[in-house]
Amino acid sequence: MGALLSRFWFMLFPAKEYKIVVVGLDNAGKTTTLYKLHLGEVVNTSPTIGSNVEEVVYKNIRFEVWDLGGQERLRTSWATYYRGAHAVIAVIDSTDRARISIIKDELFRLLQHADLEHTVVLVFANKQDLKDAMSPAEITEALSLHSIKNHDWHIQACCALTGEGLYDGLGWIAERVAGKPTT
Ligand SMILES: Nc1nc2c(ncn2[C@@H]2O[C@H](COP(=O)(O)OP(=O)(O)OP(=O)(O)O)[C@@H](O)[C@H]2O)c(=O)[nH]1
Repeated sequence: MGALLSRFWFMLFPAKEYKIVVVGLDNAGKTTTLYKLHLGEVVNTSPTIGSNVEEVVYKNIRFEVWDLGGQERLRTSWATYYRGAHAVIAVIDSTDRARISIIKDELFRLLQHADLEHTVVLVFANKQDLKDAMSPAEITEALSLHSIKNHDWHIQACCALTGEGLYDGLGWIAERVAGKPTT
């Protein structure tokens, strides 16, 4: 399609995009997850300063996926990305038992944010390839997911390195946001 025609087409039929914000502690695997979904490849990552954003298309649905830096000093700025979000993905390093209570606190704090009132929440229990990984059931318990009252939530085991589980999780989101107004 020529550039002019393509611009005209998108003016007539703007692409629907659903916004996802990806949160989690540093080293959880957020950037690896984003690029595995976006490119189908594992990229060499370095700690995210600020954010990365990419488009992910799945089952004809376009997602604008924001990967937010997880270091402690960066978490205070997560809220600046929430507006217009349809879904939150919390990526958990399933081997990081020592810090599970920290991400639990962050998760419950963000669920109270007014901009996330109508979002669904997907928890990726990442790094399931590692033998000391907590199971999704253990993570559900450690994060008290059953006490989430006002958000539809789901936990999905995954391995961002191989991609296993990532599209199952995205499919869960797709089923819940499809048909909702985009921004
Ligand atoms: N074994 C294993 N390693 C993983 C997996 N996913 C990510 N990693 C590794 O975990 C490390 C951190 O991954 P990142 O994607 O950079 O983590 P992040 O959550 O974006 O970290 P910040 O940018 O600091 O917030 C990298 O060495 C990844 O290769 C996984 O499923 N299994």
